[in-house]
Amino acid sequence: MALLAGRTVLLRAGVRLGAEAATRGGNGARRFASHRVLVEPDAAAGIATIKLKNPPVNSLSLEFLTELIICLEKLENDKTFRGIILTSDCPGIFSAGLDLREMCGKNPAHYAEYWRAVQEIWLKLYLSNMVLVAAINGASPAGGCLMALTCDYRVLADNPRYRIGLNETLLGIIAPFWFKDNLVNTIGHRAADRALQLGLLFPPTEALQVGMVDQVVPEDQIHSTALSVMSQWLAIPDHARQLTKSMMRKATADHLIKQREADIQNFVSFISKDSIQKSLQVYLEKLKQKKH
Ligand SMILES: CCCCC/C=C\C/C=C\CC/C=C/CC(=O)SCCNC(=O)CCNC(=O)[C@H](O)C(C)(C)COP(=O)(O)OP(=O)(O)OC[C@H]1O[C@@H](n2cnc3c(N)ncnc32)[C@H](O)[C@@H]1OP(=O)(O)O
Repeated sequence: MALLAGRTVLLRAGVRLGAEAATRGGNGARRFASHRVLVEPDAAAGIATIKLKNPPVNSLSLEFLTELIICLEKLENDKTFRGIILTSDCPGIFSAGLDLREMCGKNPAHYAEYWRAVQEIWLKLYLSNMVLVAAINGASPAGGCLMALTCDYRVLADNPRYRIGLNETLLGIIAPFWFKDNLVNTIGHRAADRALQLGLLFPPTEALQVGMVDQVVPEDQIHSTALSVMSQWLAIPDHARQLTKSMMRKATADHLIKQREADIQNFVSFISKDSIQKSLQVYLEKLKQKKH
């Protein structure tokens, strides 16, 4: 049943997809992978595990986002799958969030195209008919946290280095209203107000306390826990769960859908400001110098 999905990918035609391959897995399910998005299907269970593989830090570049969007569309349209486990193939990092290089030193047309892709991945994940479980096996700042927040359930590996949160203000930028809406829906208004203003990145114990994640488990149990959570969610009849999900999420998604173009224009004019470009460059430079 396609209650929420079936949306169109509004991206530049001709964005190159890296060497996509489709083969049959041992259980007969189609296994497809692109350069950066690995899909491990378990057709018998109706579950696909998506592993993000854009080293070193799974930053969400335009190409990576495009591959992910296409992958999600394929899974959404394939009746074999009722659930997705979203995790990372990069050790210690779930995702470093949006790729800062896509937001620095480019032209307005590029910023607009990039932002449309960011909106699209959020809508695809947030409105998916499938059960989405995030198996967060690494650090998860900003856009990485947002991806996890779109999921129905979040399991975080217990490692103090794996901090999660919307830290945009630390970069001198602002989380857009739909990031904020998603966070408020997850942890409530007061906690979100504080977390957003301070750009808080929560270590596992605090993330659990504030409700940013649903469970914290030892790192070696993250996949088995995600599978067991998934089977619990898949025990619910699809139509009932999907209609309920739609009821809970539609207003938040519509908030963005209704003003998508204006949101792109806001982003382009904000990110193009000299002062913002300067802040992002300084932040990127600090990241690079951290090692030396
Ligand atoms: C009123 C009007 C309002 C209008 C508002 C409209 C719109 C809103 C405007 C803007 C909103 C934009 C939203 C942005 C959300 C985001 O996601 S921004 C990205 C935030 N991400 C981060 O802050 C994470 C930064 N990275 C880290 O903290 C660490 O890298 C890490 C993830 C914890 C990993 O640490 P580790 O030590 O393992 O690795 P390194 O730090 O050495 O990094 C390796 C390598 O990767 C590069 N890198 C890291 N993160 C990013 C990134 N996000 N983008 C691009 N590149 C990244 C890093 O520079 C290193 O590179 P190298 O030195 O060349 O190897």
